[in-house]
Amino acid sequence: MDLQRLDSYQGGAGPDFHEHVLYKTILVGDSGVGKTSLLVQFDQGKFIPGSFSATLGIGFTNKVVTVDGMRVKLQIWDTAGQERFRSVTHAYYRDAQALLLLYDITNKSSFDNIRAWLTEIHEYAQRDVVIMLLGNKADVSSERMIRSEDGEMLAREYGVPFMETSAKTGMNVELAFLAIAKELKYRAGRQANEPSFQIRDYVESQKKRPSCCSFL
Ligand SMILES: Nc1nc2c(ncn2[C@@H]2O[C@H](COP(=O)(O)OP(=O)(O)OP(=O)(O)O)[C@@H](O)[C@H]2O)c(=O)[nH]1
Repeated sequence: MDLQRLDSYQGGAGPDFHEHVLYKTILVGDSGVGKTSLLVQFDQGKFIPGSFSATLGIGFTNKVVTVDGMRVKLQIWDTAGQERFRSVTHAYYRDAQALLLLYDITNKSSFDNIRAWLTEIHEYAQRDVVIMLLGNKADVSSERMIRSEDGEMLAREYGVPFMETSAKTGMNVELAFLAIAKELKYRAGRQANEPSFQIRDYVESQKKRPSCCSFL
């Protein structure tokens, strides 16, 4: 998706945009895994089917979410997955509080590349950035190449939360962003004697699992 189209779906900020804390989140992963589609589904509740048009560069959408009765603003940056834009997108990692790292469950190389993405993230992002691994396109069960368990295992190895999503059906899309917002809000407002929010436990208890995958 090009930046002009991206501009057209910026929204959700509202008139009191500056009154609340804003958290910067970045979507990363190989080209075609569904980053733009995930963001459009979260922002507008819709899926735009049809031919794939790669993101050129980077753009953002502001979205207000409610976490435990409090309004939190997420500034969500959608990056281009193509290699030629990598140096541009690296520059944005440093200011990010959260990163959603996507692969496509029907595309093995997008999963194999996750380790390289994590290496880049550790190189360019803040040390305490919140990372979540998402296996997208979970609706396409007939073309599945990556078992849900393999996503779980990789996420466990890196100590990050994991879920499968579908930008098409909306499965777990809102949860992914809400869990990030919840984690960031708790981190910012936590008192010393309060227990910390366990994002992995929260995601495990809330996420929907596709009914398709046990045969793999
Ligand atoms: N069935 C299905 N198709 C999806 C899903 N998410 C994205 N797609 C399709 O996959 C293609 C790529 O989606 P994009 O959202 O443009 O991918 P991207 O990761 O933003 O790609 P880049 O901009 O190149 O980095 C499009 O044809 C989408 O319609 C999904 O969850 N299910």
